[in-house]
Amino acid sequence: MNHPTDPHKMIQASTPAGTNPGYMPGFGNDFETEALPGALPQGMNSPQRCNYGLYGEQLSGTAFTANPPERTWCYRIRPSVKHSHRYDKINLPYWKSAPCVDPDVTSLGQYRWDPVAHTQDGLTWLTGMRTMTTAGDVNTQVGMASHIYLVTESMVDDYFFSADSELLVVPQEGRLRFATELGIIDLEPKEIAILPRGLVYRVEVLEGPARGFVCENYGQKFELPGRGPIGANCMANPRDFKAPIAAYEDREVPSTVTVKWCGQFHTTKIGQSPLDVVAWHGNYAPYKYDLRTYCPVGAILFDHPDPSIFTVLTAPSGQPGTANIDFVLFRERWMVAEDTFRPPWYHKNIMSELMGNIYGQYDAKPQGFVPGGMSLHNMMLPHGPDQDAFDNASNSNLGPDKLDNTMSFMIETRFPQHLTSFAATEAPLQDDYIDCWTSLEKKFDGTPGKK
Ligand SMILES: O=C(O)Cc1cc(O)ccc1O
Ligand SMILES: [Fe+2]
Repeated sequence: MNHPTDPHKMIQASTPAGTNPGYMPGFGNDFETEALPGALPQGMNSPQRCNYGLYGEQLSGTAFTANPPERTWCYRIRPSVKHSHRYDKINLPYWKSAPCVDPDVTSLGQYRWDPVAHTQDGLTWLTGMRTMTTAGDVNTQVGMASHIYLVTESMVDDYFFSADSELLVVPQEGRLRFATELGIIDLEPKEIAILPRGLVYRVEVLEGPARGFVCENYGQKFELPGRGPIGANCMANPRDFKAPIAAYEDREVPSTVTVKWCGQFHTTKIGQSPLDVVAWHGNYAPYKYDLRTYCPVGAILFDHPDPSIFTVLTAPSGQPGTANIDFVLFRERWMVAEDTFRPPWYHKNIMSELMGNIYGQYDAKPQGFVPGGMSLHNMMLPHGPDQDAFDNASNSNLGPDKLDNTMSFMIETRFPQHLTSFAATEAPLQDDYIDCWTSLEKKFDGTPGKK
């Protein structure tokens, strides 16, 4: 069990200027944390009357009988059910959910985008979400969506939760604060955060403008990949995942809660901040992870392994080894393989591959795939190094070589991904992307020998 460093510190969170009480280490631990001394019942979950007059409330992130079950007990100033009970449908036209197949949009192809530019409009976490691709079906809880967020304005007395999905957030620019029911997560580039399904939060801009990527997972939660023969260490280590220490606010001001539910958005009014959880315990919580702590394992003699060795988190689909989503990290590392074509090989993959560049240069695409940019190599569609990368990798002297200043990621899903009309027509799609392979020439001339 994990304890905060100072479990009895009183915390009134959170204002943009407020302090973040910090984090507890561990992946999927059974955490316990309280912002007021004695707020957490000991030895039981449902005392007849809770300390401080708090209400006990359970947030279940898996079915009750799942093995292992994931749930968190919250001790809060008011139960969540105390809201106006009237939900009004609202329109967030750029946030799409699967199935979203536009007959006028083609998704069969190799696509690449420049960074989506910020606009003059003030955009929040909700109005600034731009869906690029969708896969599967939100109603049957399979598949995912990918988004770019462009955020310039904090949510003020406005809160959000997604009943549809957990959100994996990958910042590329700016700093955000996720003030959640279970505590505060501050996030900047080179870090990622996971916001579980059902968790209420508000997103504040600590440093703007903020841009980044979101993978919305409709299916089973992200978990650490099986390490197999790699053993107990390296890749993403459990202690580097951080869950927030309890933080609450007792603020009676007219507020709104927006809910994403089966692909639609609804808003309800409440008279107070819903971030009123004074203490909690359990294993269903948001967390962050510093990508710089990812310890890559790779080829140390020859050949190029499958990119699955770089999996940070995987969301199972129910079919073993075939993920609903794999989150894969290509970061700084040494390349040492002898007599080897070192960049990714040319290939076709049943899984569809969406990539984002956080910073630097990606080895298979030295030009054109820029920080903030994205690419999609859809199900079974061939791709691989561009002409420059091929030439360099085939002719360079193969000493130890550090791939430095580079961080890109891949969202790989077993489902084909469909472009939204925003991705196809409004976002800066590079029309000439496929030309990066046009000049690859025939080298075969029937005579043996390496060419
Ligand atoms: O296509 C890509 O660039 C991603 C990728 C990287 C790699 O090292 C091996 C396979 C693969 O799909
Ligand atoms: Fe690939």
